[in-house]
Amino acid sequence: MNVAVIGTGYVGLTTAVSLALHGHRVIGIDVDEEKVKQLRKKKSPIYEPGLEEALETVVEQGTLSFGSSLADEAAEAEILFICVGTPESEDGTADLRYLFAAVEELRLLQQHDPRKRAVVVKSTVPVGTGDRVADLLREFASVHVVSNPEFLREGRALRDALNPSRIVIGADHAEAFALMDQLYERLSAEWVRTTRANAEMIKYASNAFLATRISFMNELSRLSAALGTDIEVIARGMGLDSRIGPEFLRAGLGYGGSCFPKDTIALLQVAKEQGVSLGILEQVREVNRTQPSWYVQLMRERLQGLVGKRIAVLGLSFKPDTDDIREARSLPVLAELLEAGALVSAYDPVSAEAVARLYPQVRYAQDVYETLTDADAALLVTEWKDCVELQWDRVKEVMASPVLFDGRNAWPTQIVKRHGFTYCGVGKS
Ligand SMILES: NC(=O)C1=CN([C@@H]2O[C@H](COP(=O)(O)OP(=O)(O)OC[C@H]3O[C@@H](n4cnc5c(N)ncnc54)[C@H](O)[C@@H]3O)[C@@H](O)[C@H]2O)C=CC1
Ligand SMILES: O=C(O)[C@H]1O[C@H](OP(=O)(O)OP(=O)(O)OC[C@H]2O[C@@H](n3ccc(=O)[nH]c3=O)[C@H](O)[C@@H]2O)[C@H](O)[C@@H](O)[C@@H]1O
Repeated sequence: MNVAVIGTGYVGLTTAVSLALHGHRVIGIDVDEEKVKQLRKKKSPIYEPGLEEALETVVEQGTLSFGSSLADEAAEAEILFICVGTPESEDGTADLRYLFAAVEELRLLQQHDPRKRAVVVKSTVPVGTGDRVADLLREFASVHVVSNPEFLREGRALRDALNPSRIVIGADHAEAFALMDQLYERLSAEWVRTTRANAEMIKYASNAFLATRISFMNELSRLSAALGTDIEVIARGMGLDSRIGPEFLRAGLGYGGSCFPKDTIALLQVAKEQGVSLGILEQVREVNRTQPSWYVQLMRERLQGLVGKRIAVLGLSFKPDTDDIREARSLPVLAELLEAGALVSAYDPVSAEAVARLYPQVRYAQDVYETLTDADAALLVTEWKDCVELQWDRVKEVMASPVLFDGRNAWPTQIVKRHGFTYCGVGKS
């Protein structure tokens, strides 16, 4: 099928590459000319293991191309995905200006070149947005509007796009469902065929629930630290219950990224507009907001003050295998440490430059061991492989004092203790 993907960020690019790998002819359209230039040279603007190689393959085989004008370059497309950003606006609601700008371009395209088309909203949008888009395009009887939320995770976005947990399609016409069936015929996953509004709500509810699991465990980790129990063992014991399941029970410094923070606040704002209180979700955000300061306070107590202490921070992106630092927990952690008077060095394999623009006071090192040299304590913020799998003898040798704060409960507790380190995890010691 002929497909256009509007917006080639994380979601748009992986959608485009995965559809091209499945043999569709795809064009990625982006208003960012620089991004388009890079993409045409087969350079991925985002870091993710394996993504650039896949991009190269589909561009070279001619199934994926890029452009900046929908009207001039994507007129052939019968399915047009909207994958533009829907960031948090000042009042917490989802900012839909990019989405409606894209819809306006689609309207103009349809006016100049009327054809049977499906407009598929993949961006995360508040309930009712798909119906608003349908209203805006109502004059074109041959255009279907579909809601098809995306559930991929950064760092493994292409793998998730090729092996989705489920395919959720919201539409109001059999022809629209049939088109999506044809488009995704090579994917094997459970389907949910429903209304646009239900599809939109499934996306927000899923992210809110995952965030809730994390904050629940983080709040419990504070109690676990007070009681001297081990939150990791507790999570394992809980996760073996098939009604609970093992995933998203990892306590740590909280969730970051471009989605949980903005989607939870957007859902709260929607609820507020409806006069409905979502108290649990309010608390989820509050626990996430306070988790870094709770942990830095613990460090302060353990180190008997942070003034003048050399702290080596390992990992800065919001999670491993991505260069994304949006809402990364490293940011409040660095702020708290600097505010407390610590001397901070930091390392991240791909995100140091972006963080350095925000925190120039921090000394950024080229590798983990350089960061750890002369440190009074190390703090793991993001569990990159090269921040977790360390030569412990060497770590002990270079540090001024063998003290480890494991903000992601990812270091091998028994091994580091055997090497003589003082260890403090999140909700475990
Ligand atoms: N990042 C993620 O892991 C996931 C994101 N989502 C949702 O998908 C949507 C997109 O997210 P990201 O890919 O992270 O966003 P992003 O901000 O990385 O990329 C959006 C892209 O759209 C482009 N753009 C904006 N207006 C345009 C227009 N009128 N025409 C063409 N291009 C335009 C921008 O230049 C940018 O390259 C959001 O609603 C997000 O909530 C959903 C699931 C996962
Ligand atoms: O809507 C979105 O954009 C996406 O948001 C998340 O994906 P992502 O933000 O890429 O990353 P996750 O792997 O979910 O991690 C989010 C944050 O939670 C933290 N986390 C995750 C799991 C856990 O057990 N504990 C925990 O603290 C991670 O460190 C990270 O900071 C969801 O997992 C995706 O399904 C969804 O499509």
